[in-house]
Amino acid sequence: MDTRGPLCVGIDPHGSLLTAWGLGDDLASLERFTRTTVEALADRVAVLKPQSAFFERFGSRGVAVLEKAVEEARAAGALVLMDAKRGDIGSTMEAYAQTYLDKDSPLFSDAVTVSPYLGFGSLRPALDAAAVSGAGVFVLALTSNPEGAEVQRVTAADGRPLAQVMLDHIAAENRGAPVLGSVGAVVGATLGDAGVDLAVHGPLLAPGIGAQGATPADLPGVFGAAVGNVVPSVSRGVLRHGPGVAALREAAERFTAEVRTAVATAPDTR
Ligand SMILES: O=c1ccn([C@@H]2O[C@H](COP(=O)(O)O)[C@@H](O)[C@H]2O)c(=O)[nH]1
Repeated sequence: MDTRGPLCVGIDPHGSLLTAWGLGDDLASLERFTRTTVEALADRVAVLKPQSAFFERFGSRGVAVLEKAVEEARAAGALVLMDAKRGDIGSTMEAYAQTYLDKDSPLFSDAVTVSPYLGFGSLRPALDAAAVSGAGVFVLALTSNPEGAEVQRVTAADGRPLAQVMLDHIAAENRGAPVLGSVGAVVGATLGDAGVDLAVHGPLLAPGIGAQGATPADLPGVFGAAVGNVVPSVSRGVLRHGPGVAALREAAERFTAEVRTAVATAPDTR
């Protein structure tokens, strides 16, 4: 992030985007879309975030495209954050951890998104595997979709909003880490004011910029004093500029510049 800027660009091959790029909704088009996006951005943005669902819908061949994208993006110097949002009982989390966080796996990624809403403790295998591999985990706290609030804002038995319970767990995982810890939180850029304590001492992934309506200028309002730890994430807002490599790069550069301005002029970080 220091050298490339903070932006995370999502690789979300929606059927509608494949069509907009003049491609079909088929495996060859998925491969072309993904290869173009990696070629355009992996040597310049800090993080690429493939959305696993859009690859899984093509079955094992789609997953093979995803594996290649992970390998090529990492080889070009981007961190790969696998947006898989896995969450299950601990014994099954163990298998997910092997899939995304074991260095010998073809899907090994620098980090993976996980859901703590089966209980934060159920994530332990992923947290442990990430620590062993020098990788990271991004835990859903307050998601960018409006429906998330009915679960995430619920008051827990001790009076804290459920999302705050998760954020406090994340902070505990990161305690003592130099600079920032490797357990991040997902907090939507769409929230207006997060209304929770975001001092988790880890990176804060902020999806929702672009197609979901948030802009870089919204980040200081949502994240306050924590805005310097934000990894803003855009998928369709960049991808819609394809299939041209130059246009994809320009779109990513524009978002990066807007984020830098928003962070530099944020009242709490000046
Ligand atoms: O709270 C969340 C967590 C993850 N996402 C994912 O990010 C991208 C957003 O895509 P856009 O095209 O920029 O809207 C997508 O893969 C989501 O699954 C999120 O939006 N919100």
